[in-house]
Amino acid sequence: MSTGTRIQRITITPIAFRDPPLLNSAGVHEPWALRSIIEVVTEDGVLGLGESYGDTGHLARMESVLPGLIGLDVYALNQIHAKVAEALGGVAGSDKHGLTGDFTSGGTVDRVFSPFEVACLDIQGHLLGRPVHDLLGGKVRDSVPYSAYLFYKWAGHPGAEADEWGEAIDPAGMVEQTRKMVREYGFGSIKLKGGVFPPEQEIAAIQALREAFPNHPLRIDPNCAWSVPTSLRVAKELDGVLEYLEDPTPGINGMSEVAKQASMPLATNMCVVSYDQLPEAIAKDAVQVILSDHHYWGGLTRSRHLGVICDTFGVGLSMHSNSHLGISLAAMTHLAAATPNLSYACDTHYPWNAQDEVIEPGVVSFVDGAMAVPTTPGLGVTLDRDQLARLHENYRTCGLKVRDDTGYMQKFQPDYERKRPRW
Ligand SMILES: O=C([O-])C(=O)C[C@H](O)[C@@H](O)C(=O)[O-]
Ligand SMILES: [Mg+2]
Repeated sequence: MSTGTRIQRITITPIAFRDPPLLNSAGVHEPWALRSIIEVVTEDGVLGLGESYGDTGHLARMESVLPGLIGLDVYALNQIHAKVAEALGGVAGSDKHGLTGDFTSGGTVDRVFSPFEVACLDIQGHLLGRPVHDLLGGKVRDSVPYSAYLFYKWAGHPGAEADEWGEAIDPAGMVEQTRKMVREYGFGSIKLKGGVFPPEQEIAAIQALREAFPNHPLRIDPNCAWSVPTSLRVAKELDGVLEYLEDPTPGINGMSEVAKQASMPLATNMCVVSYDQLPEAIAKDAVQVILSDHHYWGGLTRSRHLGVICDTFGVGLSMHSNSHLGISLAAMTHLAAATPNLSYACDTHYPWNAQDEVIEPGVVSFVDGAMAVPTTPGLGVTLDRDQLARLHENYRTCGLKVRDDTGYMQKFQPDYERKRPRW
C-alpha cells in the first residue's frame, strides 16, 4: 500500500454564517449558525473536505480524536472509526436544542467520525478519479430531489431590518413563503417546520398549503411539541393530506402509540438517531420512515448501511437537514444518489443559508427542485478560501459558541419555556 495515502494533517475550522429568525419548538434561530469545515490532507498532499457541527462540545470532541487519526490510511475507514471510538472512550455528547434527539455513546462516535469519513471518501475519489457516489455502490439517479423547507419566521432579527423572506406567522404568510421558494428553486415537495403555534393554526397552514399547492406532497414536523392525544387529533384532521407526519410526539413509546392509529406514516429524526435505537423502534413499529443524516449516522458508508437495514425491515427512508453549506449538500447528494430506497425528496435548509456559501460556485444548483449529482472526482467541490477566512472571522467575532434557540427566544420573551410536548 502506498504510504502517500496516509493522513498527514487535519484542520478543523469553525465558521459562522448568517441565519434568519426561523422558529421551531425549541425557540428561534440566532443570527448566526455555527458549523465547521474539516480538511484532511494526505502525505502526498491530496486534500479531502468535510463539514460538520460547530458547537464547542462537538468541536472539542472532534479535536480530541485527531492525534489517533494521523498516520492512518484514508482507505482504512473501519480503523478510523475504531480510533474515534477509542479516543472518545464511551462518552455520550449532547447539545442544547435537542432537535436531533438524545445522543447515545455510539451515536456520538458516529457524529464525530462522519466528517473525517466524508473527507477520506473525497480523497479516495480524487485518487481514483471517481465521484464519491461510485464509492458508495454507484448512482441510481442523476439528480436528487429536495423539498421546500418552510419555517414560521419573524420578518427579521429584532433590531435588524427585515430579510428577503419577510414574516411568516400565519397560513397566508406561509403560502407566500412557499411561493417564493418554489419559484426560486422549483421544489416539488413541501415540509412545514411546526411545533411553534397551537396545532389548530398549524393544521390551518397545512390546509392552506394543500389548497395553494394541490399536487405537492406535504409534511409537517413539530419536533415533539404534541402529546399522544394531540398528535392523534392532528393526524385525524390531516388524514389524506400528508405524505408523512414527522416526530409529532417524544420517544419511541409515544410514537408507537400514535402510529397504531394514525393513517399516515410517522417519520423521525428524533427518537431514532443511532443504530442502537433501531431494534426497539422496529419491534414496536414506532416509525415508518427514518430520516437519515450522514452527519449523525456515521458518514456516507454507514448511512448506506442504514438504507439496507430500512429496506430489510420495510421502513421508509428520507433525509434530514440542519443549517448547512455546500460541502454537506454535495455529500448528501452523493449519498442520496447511491441509495436506491431513498424514495422521498430530501430535506435541505440550503435556501436559508445559500448566501454565505463556502465552496466555489458551479456545483450547487437546483433545477425543478433537484440537484444534479456531481460527476467529477471526489465530492466535486472546491473550497473558497477567502470565504472560509471570512466565515471563520464571523465565528471569532459573533459571540456565539453554542446553538441556543431557547436562550435567544428568552431574550425577547423572558417567560418562554421549552416544552416537549407543549400541547
Ligand atoms: O427535521 C428536523 O427536526 C430538523 O431539521 C431539526 C432542525 O434543527 C430544525 O428544526 C431547525 O434548524 O430549526
Ligand atoms: Mg425533524
